[in-house]
Amino acid sequence: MLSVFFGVIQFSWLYYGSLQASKKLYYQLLIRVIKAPLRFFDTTPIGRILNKFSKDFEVIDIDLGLFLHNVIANDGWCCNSNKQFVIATIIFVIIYMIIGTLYSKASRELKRLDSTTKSPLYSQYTETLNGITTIRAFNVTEQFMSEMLTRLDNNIRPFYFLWMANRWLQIWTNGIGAFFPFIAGVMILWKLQEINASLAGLSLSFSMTFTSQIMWSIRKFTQLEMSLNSIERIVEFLNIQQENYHEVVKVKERKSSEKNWLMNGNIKFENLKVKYAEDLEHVLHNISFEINGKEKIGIVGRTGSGKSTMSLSLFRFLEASEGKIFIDNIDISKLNLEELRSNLTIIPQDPILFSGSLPLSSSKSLNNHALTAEDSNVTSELLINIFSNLDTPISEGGNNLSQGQRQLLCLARALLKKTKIIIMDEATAKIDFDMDEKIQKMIRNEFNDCTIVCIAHRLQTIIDYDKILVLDQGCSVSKFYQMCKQSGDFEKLKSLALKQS
Ligand SMILES: Nc1ncnc2c1ncn2[C@@H]1O[C@H](COP(=O)(O)OP(=O)(O)OP(=O)(O)O)[C@@H](O)[C@H]1O
Repeated sequence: MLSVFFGVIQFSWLYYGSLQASKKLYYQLLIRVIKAPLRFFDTTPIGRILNKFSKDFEVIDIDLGLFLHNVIANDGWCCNSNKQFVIATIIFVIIYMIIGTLYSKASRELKRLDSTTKSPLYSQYTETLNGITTIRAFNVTEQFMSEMLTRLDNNIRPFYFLWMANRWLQIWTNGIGAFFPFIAGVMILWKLQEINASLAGLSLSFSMTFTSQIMWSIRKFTQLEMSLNSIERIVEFLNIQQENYHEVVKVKERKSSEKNWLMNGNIKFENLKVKYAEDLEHVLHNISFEINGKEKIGIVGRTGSGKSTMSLSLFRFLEASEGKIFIDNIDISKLNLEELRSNLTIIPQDPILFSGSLPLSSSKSLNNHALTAEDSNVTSELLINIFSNLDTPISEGGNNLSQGQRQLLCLARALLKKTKIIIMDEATAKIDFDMDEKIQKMIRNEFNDCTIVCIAHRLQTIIDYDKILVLDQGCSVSKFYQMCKQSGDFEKLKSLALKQS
């Protein structure tokens, strides 16, 4: 009864402790990854991140506590039952330690290989799922399947060799271990006069179980070492670079005029230079311009000219390598990131929605207002047919809505959030011309007291805006007139611009 009692306490304590530790580690890792800079996600395959959060934590949650217990329990056994065979035991332990070291070295490396080859497998799997329609459309199913099988093979190979290493250990420990009962037998016969029958029996039976026990000791110790590999892999991730979240200038320390920042929505870029990584070239070169509050500015330029990079810099997803951005005269690099981002709204090029019901706001009455408000006819006209009720299920990534519908939903979200600055990154690119026109009308009515920065491909979208910035290879250029001329719709654009003004 005492054994059961202490056994239960021992396991409860061990598992409680290991789960607490695992929870703490998981939380730390999650925060580190969430706060990692954009570059980290560009350079780290998604499979590697998934692997840490899934397989490595499975090992930590399930195996680590058990293996630790096994090692403690097993090694205890070895220590207290070998009084009669001290010398023989020491010799055998030394031999086993040599074998164990070889085994442990090999299996640790194999386990590491097993973990690292899992990441490409996860990446391939996620990519295949995301691009399943493209894969089928291009009829490259076979190619992807064979790549998947290759990666699967690469992953299973170390696993197979790990089991081979286990067998190797067993052959050696059993082979050498057979000598131990043999020596015990010889010694019993040799000291037949001094040893009584019960002690001889005990010694023989001990010597026979000794081999298997020592083999399990080595295996369990190595298993523990291997599972600590997962901790090592996670700790490695805990050192990733972080976005600068710290508030350099605390709100209460600011000048009183600065406390209520974002009352006007002025934006100023001052000689801004931005690059995606230290070792890459600048993507924006010396950009300087100013937007007054409530102004609507359009940003146009060829593909790859740096338009989206500019919006990323406003949110400080990319930090300026030189120059500054000011919002209402506050240098945004001195703001707390959370404060900065919560005061800006973006309608991104490729909106991602999370699964659940309509993700507009936690307040349903507010949602209803945004979608059906009488004073916002355009909005209701745009959205009511698509989203008949607020419990409309949204599938993972918003896949059950078209890209255009997702952008509309983001617009509705922006309407509710009503921040002073709204950035639209080709927000209406996936929406038809008529709808685009209606949306532009809505933007003018609903966001008339906001500063709007609109990145657009269609000149028509921004033709009536207060200011236009043309980007070319990361520099601002004076080419708008030329672009309008080249578009082939010059007269139409001109009349639209004149109509609005
Ligand atoms: N994550 C990234 N890592 C490194 N370079 C990048 C990254 N994203 C964009 N770039 C580079 O930055 C430059 C500007 O890209 P950006 O996405 O800002 O262009 P864009 O004008 O928004 O293009 P588009 O109209 O196609 O959206 C390009 O030369 C591109 O190669």
